Amino acid sequence: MIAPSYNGVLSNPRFQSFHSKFSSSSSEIRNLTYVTCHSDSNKFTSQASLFLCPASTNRTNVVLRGPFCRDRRNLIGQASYSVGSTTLDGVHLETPSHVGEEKVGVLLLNLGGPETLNDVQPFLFNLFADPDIIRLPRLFQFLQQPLAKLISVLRAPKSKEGYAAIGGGSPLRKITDDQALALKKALEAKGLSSNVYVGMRYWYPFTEEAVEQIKRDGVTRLVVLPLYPQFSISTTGSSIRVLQQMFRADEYLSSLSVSVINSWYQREGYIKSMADLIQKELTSFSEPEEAMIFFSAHGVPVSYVEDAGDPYRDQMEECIFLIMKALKARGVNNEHTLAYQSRVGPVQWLKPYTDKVLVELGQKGVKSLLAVPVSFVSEHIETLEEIDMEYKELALESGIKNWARVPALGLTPSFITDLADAVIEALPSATALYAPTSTSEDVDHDPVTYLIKIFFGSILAFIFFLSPKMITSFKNHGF
Ligand SMILES: C=CC1=C(C)c2cc3[nH]c(cc4nc(cc5[nH]c(cc1n2)c(C)c5CCC(=O)O)C(CCC(=O)O)=C4C)c(C)c3C=C
Ligand SMILES: [Fe+2]
Repeated sequence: MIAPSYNGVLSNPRFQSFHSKFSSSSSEIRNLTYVTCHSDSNKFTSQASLFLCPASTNRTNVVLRGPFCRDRRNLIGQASYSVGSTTLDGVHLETPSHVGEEKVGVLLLNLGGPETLNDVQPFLFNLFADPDIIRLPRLFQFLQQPLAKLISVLRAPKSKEGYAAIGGGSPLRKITDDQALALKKALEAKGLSSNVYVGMRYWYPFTEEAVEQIKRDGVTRLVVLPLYPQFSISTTGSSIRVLQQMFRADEYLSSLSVSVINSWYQREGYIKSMADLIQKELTSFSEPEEAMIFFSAHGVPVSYVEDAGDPYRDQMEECIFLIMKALKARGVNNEHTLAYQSRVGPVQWLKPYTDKVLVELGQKGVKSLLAVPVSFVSEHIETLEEIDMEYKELALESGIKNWARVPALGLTPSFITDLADAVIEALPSATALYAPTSTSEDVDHDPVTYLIKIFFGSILAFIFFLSPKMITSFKNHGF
């Protein structure tokens, strides 16, 4: 992997401020407004980053990757919300000066996953074709697609084994749809009618489809809620970049009022829900206080954090600190540790690695271990296969006798209620989403240039990436 340099949105909750590193011109930056939104009810609350629309919006063609047009709906329910000067749970909803009726939309962003084994390779292609996943220097960006093709083909057999082991596909779509429905109901219970949409980054229903539906429905206020508690360039950052591109290119979208919740790991409701699940699962051990709480987070390449300024590791550490603090307040004083899983490719990822730590803990004589997936709120391949099968086997082989795993939050009522609160808190300050013009995904519209680049790119890719070390790495870790 080549070190990324991130041009996108970052937020740092420690300083309660919003940072940006847009590669846009100074005039665009002058038109940009950032606001951080905090609720009074919680010292550490979700952050809503707000983008102000420039007076004139650049019009470019939106390039959609992959087959986006399958007829699979991503809309959960339909409703409209009439805004007067309304107070919901103490939150004041401003009345826009120009409309009597608002249509509120909530867009849930997620990664997506292959629904069948045949979907695995094209899903992997979409993932590796993302410039926020494989970040190439500008000169080499024409290699992105051939490289994605190569890596996805090499990685597919290993991935397919994993998906086959969990029933032949990812459960992510079903779970996310269920979460969307539950969130819609929770919002209704709080007096807010809304449409809740699901937009996946790499598989159906794609974010682009969800946005098209939002347009068709005439949504006037949109809250964007990534289902990743912590912000990473590779997850929330990538999805927001796609949204920025779409919003920049569309007159309707560029004037839509939008709040983006960048991260929400610090919300009281989320922390409490995680602490509840951990406390409950500890009771499955015969000696609960002996069990080590083993937080396993999805990793990212070190270069994201150290070179590109990804706040992911800081947010993860703070998140673990807050969960442990909540547990201690309840008298749960178990030891804990944090490690990073799901390494892909030959570069260094965040350490310590989950597999290495498990072996070390076994050697040190730890006998009971409670695994806690912490970077994701749904069951998926990395909980069901990697943790429940691979890591469990490794732990038992390493001498750990008692193993349990905390389920992902899924539809946990306190969690869904908290997401609803986060949406309501983010709503009043919505304004139009603005995107910079220059992004890493600029494409060639001239087919001849494109074909020449693909041709030479493929040759270069073969030379650079088909060394024996790379091939082994692709097969074991992806790229
Ligand atoms: C916070 C969560 C995630 C981060 C950060 C993340 C970064 C990241 N992932 C890859 C490569 C792969 N991820 C894959 C699946 C996958 N990733 C996440 C979450 C995060 N990824 C989820 C929830 C899933 C599973 C979806 C599902 O189908 O259930 C895969 C495919 C599976 C496999 O082959 O292992 C790959 C590959 C990179 C390179 C990366 C950061 C740069
Ligand atoms: Fe991943």
